[in-house]
Amino acid sequence: MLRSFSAALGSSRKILISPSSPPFYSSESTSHLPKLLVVQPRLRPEKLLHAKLNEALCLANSLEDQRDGYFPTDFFDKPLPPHILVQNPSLKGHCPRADTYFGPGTVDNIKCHLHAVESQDDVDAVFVNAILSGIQQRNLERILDKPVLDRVGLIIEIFNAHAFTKEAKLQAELAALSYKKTRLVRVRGPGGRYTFGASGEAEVVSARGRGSGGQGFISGAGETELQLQRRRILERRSYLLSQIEEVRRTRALQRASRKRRGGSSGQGLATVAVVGYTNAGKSTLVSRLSDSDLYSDCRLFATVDPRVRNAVLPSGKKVLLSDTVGFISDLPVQLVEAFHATLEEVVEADLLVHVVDSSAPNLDEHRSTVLQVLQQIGVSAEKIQNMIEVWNKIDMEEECMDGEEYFDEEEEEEADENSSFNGEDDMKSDTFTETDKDYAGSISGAENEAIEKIDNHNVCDQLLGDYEATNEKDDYSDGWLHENTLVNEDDFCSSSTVADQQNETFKRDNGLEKDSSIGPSGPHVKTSAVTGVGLQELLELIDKKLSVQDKKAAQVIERSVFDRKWRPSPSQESSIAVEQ
Ligand SMILES: Nc1nc2c(ncn2[C@@H]2O[C@H](COP(=O)(O)OP(=O)(O)OP(=O)(O)O)[C@@H](O)[C@H]2O)c(=O)[nH]1
Ligand SMILES: [Mg+2]
Repeated sequence: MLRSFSAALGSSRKILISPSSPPFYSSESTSHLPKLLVVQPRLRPEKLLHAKLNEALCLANSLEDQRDGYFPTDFFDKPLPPHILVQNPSLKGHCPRADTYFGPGTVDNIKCHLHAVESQDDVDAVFVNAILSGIQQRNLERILDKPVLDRVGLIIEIFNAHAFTKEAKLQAELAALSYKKTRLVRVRGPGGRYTFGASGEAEVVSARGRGSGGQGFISGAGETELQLQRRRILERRSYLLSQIEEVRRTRALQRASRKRRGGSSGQGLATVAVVGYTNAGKSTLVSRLSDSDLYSDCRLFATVDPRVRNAVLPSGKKVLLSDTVGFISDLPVQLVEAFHATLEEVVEADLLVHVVDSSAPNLDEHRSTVLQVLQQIGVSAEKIQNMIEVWNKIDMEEECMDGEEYFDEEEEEEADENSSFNGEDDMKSDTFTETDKDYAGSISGAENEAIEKIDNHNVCDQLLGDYEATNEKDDYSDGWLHENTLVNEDDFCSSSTVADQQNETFKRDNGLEKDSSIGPSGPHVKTSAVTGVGLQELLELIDKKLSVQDKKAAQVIERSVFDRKWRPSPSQESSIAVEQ
């Protein structure tokens, strides 16, 4: 069942977190696919903005429930989701507002755009392609009167929707739970009371007493709603963890048995894990190499349930190819932790093949994201060094290079200088910072201020016109937007995004700064999983790498036997000394 995040946990199947938040989409209750309004903060250069917007649109259209491991609709049949480019609040010297992330002017723009889009069709939720705090998300939900998903939330939702096996479902739910745990925020309700939920449901006190250690309500003052929700999350979490531990054990046994099940020479089967950014073509490549039929799709995170397939190398040696979940920039930490059991396949593999989509405009970012995640999950530097880098979709590369328009550096600098940011009203009112308890007050203040400031009808009419015009131009052709579909405004923003900053902070905190010495600098082989170009070359390379590894392993064993010098036992030693 596909469900909104708050709703996922609020449904009867799951623990109760926010009972008042209705699901914005549920395949059980409605036949229509979720419609999201995509809010993309501006980025520089334009090429990066273009790539990020494309990814955001693909993410929004990827949120669909699978049925028996397949998706009932064709990805390319889906209309382009409505979208709006907005000012990026993480300008140099500024930081996003603690209460609403965006300034009041931008929030109003989003609200008007939402109304304009809704005049044509219903919108189920707003997707902000940035990382929001719980308070920012909740406040935006209240202002926009719609569920709001941030990047992390949507990715976790997609994992939940696409999970098919019990293992993937457990892990996806655990990730959702960890994410939700950090979102349990209290906001001041209309009557000034601290409450939960978008609609400000009243705080309740459960019968379970705090002071009584869970013995009933005789001695305790009872549990606040926050404590109640936390307890429920923790209970469910420990259940999921115990189930996942079972999965890990089973996986470890399966791996061991695969290793034992030798080829004709009696050695175990080597495992080659195919890793890469989501949509790079991993499943298509594994299918072609193993002559099997794994599900592949333009939808992001089409593979959430890993699969292993047999392939025969040119030397006649059999190997196991492991198709895994794809990575993405700002991959939620919760997902990495929850999918530990699945990702262990990558850590334990004998060889890694890194598939890169050579047609992606931000290929370097994709590469470094994958390298970071590999380090994060504990793949050894030696294994990363030995990894084969495959540039896939080579058939599309030429096409992309023809249409590519590089942003002139001089032009870019000029734009930077001129980017004095036309949203001054935003920044003026952004100067105050507040503590959590004052957020609700600031929201209503900002709202009132905005209502006085702008004539909503005029802006809405204008936006409606813009939206219709933009929609006519939009075209999904090959999954990437055409350059001219971007709504061009003059207010260019800083090149550093919050996501980038958070990524940097995360890397710094976890000692994951990019190490240029790690990983190859270019492709080892270029392939097209669709036309079959380069596949034989790839198989030969895998063969060569594995046989070199085998030789090295044999040498290590030999040397360790040879190095084991004879030493006299203590009794012999003493007798030798006596003889001397
Ligand atoms: N033109 C072209 N398309 C390709 C190639 N390889 C894969 N594709 C297409 O790219 C899309 C994504 O392919 P997948 O194999 O599902 O990609 P993936 O890396 O497994 O994606 P996730 O499972 O979502 O991480 C599909 O529509 C494929 O048909 C290629 O070499 N050339
Ligand atoms: Mg796949």
